Amino acid sequence: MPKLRRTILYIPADNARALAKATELPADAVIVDLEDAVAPDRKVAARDAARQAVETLKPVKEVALRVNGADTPWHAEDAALGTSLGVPVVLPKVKTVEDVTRLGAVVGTVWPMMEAAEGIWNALPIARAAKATGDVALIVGTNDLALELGCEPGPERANLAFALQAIVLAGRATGCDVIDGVMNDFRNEAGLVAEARAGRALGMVGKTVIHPAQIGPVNSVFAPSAEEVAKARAIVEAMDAAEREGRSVATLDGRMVERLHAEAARRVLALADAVDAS
Ligand SMILES: CC(C)(COP(=O)(O)OP(=O)(O)OC[C@H]1O[C@@H](n2cnc3c(N)ncnc32)[C@H](O)[C@@H]1OP(=O)(O)O)[C@@H](O)C(=O)NCCC(=O)NCCSC(=O)C[C@H](O)C(=O)O
Ligand SMILES: [Mg+2]
Repeated sequence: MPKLRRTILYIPADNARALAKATELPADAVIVDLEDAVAPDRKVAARDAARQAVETLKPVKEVALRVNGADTPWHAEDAALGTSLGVPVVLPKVKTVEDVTRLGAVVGTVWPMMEAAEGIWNALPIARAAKATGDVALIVGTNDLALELGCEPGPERANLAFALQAIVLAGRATGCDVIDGVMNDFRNEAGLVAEARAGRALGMVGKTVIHPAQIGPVNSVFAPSAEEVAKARAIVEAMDAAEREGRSVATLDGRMVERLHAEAARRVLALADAVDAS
C-alpha cells in the first residue's frame, strides 16, 4: 500500500500546546520545526521539546525534524539530534548535491527543502542524491522561493509554475514524493482547496500545512474521489477483459484504454485503499 503523505503538518518545536495536539490530528505526517518557526533565542531550548515530540509521535505517524540551515550556528547540534532520533531530517534551502550528501552522511535520510533558486536548477541531481538516503519527500518552500525570486505569488502561482514543475519532474524521475508548499492565509479554505488542487494536477502527492484547520480540506483533495475510484475500477475491468481475449487495447466510453492506463488506475485504487485504511 502506498505511504500517505497528503498532509504534512509543520509544528514549531517550541509550541507545547500545538505539539500536544499532534497525535490526535489527522495529518498523515508531521514536521517538527527547529528552523523558521522558532526564534533565535529559543533554538537551543527547543531541541529538548523537539526530542520529546518526535519520540511521542514516531510510533503514531511519520515524523521528520526540520533543522536549521547548514550556515547557521545551530545546524550541527540539530543534525546530531536528528541522527539520534533516527527520523528523516528536513534540510532548508538546499542548493547543491553536496548539501544533501554532507548531511546524509551524518543523519541518514534527508528531505531537501526545494526553495532556493539554485536548488531548483539542480532539482534532478538533488532529488537523486536525496533518494539515495532513503524514502524521501521533496518539500516545496514557496515562501522562501518567492522571497529569493523577488516575486509575489498570486492565487494561480503562475510566477512559480516553472519551478514547481521542475521539482515535480525531478521527484517523479527519481521516485521521491513531492509535497507542495504552505498556504499562509490559513483561514481561506476556498483558496487552500484551489491551491491544493493545482498542486495535485501538477503531480504533487500532498501539501505541507501550518494549521489544524487546513488538514481536512487538503486530505480530501489528495484522496481519490468516489468518481475517480469508480472510473479506475472500470478501466482495470476493461483492460482485464481485453487481455483475457488476447487484446492489449480496450475501449471504455468511447476512449482507448491501454496497459499504462490500467497501471495508473491501479495506483488510484491502491491510494484509495490506503486512505480507507488510515
Ligand atoms: C499560524 C499560527 C501561528 C496560528 O496560530 P494560532 O493563532 O494559535 O491559531 P489558532 O488559535 O487558530 O489555533 C487553534 C488551535 O490549534 C492549535 N494549532 C495551531 N497551529 C498548530 C499546528 N501547526 N499544529 C498543531 N496545532 C496547532 C493551537 O495550539 C490551538 O490549540 P489550543 O491552544 O489548544 O486552542 C500557528 O498555526 C502556527 O504556528 N503554525 C505553524 C507555523 C510554522 O510552523 N511555520 C514554519 C513552517 S512554514 C515554512 O517555513 C514554509 C517554507 O519554509 C517556505 O519557505 O515556504
Ligand atoms: Mg522556507
